[in-house]
Amino acid sequence: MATTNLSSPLHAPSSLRLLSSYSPQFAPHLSFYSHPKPMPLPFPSISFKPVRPTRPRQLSAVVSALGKLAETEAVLVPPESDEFVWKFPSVSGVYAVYDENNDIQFVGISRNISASVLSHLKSVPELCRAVKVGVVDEPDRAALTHAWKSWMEEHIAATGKVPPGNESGNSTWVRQPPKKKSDLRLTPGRHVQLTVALEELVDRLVKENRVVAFIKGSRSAPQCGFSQRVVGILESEGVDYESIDVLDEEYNNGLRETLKKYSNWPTFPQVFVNGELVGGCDILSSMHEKGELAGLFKK
Ligand SMILES: N[C@@H](CCC(=O)N[C@@H](CS)C(=O)NCC(=O)O)C(=O)O
Ligand code: FES
Repeated sequence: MATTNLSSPLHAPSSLRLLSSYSPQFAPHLSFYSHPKPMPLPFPSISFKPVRPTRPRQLSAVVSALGKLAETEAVLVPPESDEFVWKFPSVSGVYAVYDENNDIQFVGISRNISASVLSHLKSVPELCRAVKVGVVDEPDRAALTHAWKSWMEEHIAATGKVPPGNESGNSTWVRQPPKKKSDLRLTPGRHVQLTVALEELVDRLVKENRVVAFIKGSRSAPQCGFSQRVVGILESEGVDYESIDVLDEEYNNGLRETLKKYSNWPTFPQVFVNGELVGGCDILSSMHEKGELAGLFKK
């Protein structure tokens, strides 16, 4: 009889090996290989209340405490999202989304399942026909992860497959944070002898880029509250802007003093639009509060 060495992922049964290709966004630290059978759940905070399997039925508040995936009732997702929120309370736990063919597409965890399902409904309505929900009481991260893992294991044990939405690299169901732009640099570095005056480089920079914010620190980690405020305003206005760190002595050496002379403005941050200085923190804040920035950035 063939034996299976469960101590190594390489020798794990194929159904368990499949877990290595799921998208572990919620449980990256967990090893699945030492537990070939669904594990007993050691978390007292997870309550079990198995629900009889039934055919998906029209939505009503069918929210069960976490039980087995197969025994949890599927709830049809109506197109009317308001109705969905109204009937489906905002609960924390694990949820599984099924498509038209009753094939499972994604298993997720959420602290607000109705909000998560609504966002899936918006982004991939064609894949969202029914949802199963298992509530986790006292939903700390470990309990949620454990609930998710138990449904994943059960599904894999039954079908030998990872839900397509949980395969690694599938970004359909999990919103990726937008990538932040990197800061501009005025020069290639201190060691390079410049053949153009720094002032000339500043002039080109603000004329070649529509919106430029000269700040202290980087856009992802401003080093001063004034710069942080301006970055926050630009981000909240959804502006596509360039940033440049006046404290960066390696790539922007001399910029701090040169810019003060160039703009005739003694402090930072400084925001330029179409080559013209608009102002610093106070001016930007006031324009933001009066709703004057949207028009300016559109020009
Ligand atoms: N009222 C100013 C506040 C900014 C400010 O006072 N900046 C100071 C401290 S970060 C500054 O840049 N000083 C000149 C320097 O550090 O070179 C504004 O509206 O931007
Ligand atoms: S660096 Fe101190 S107030 Fe800006």
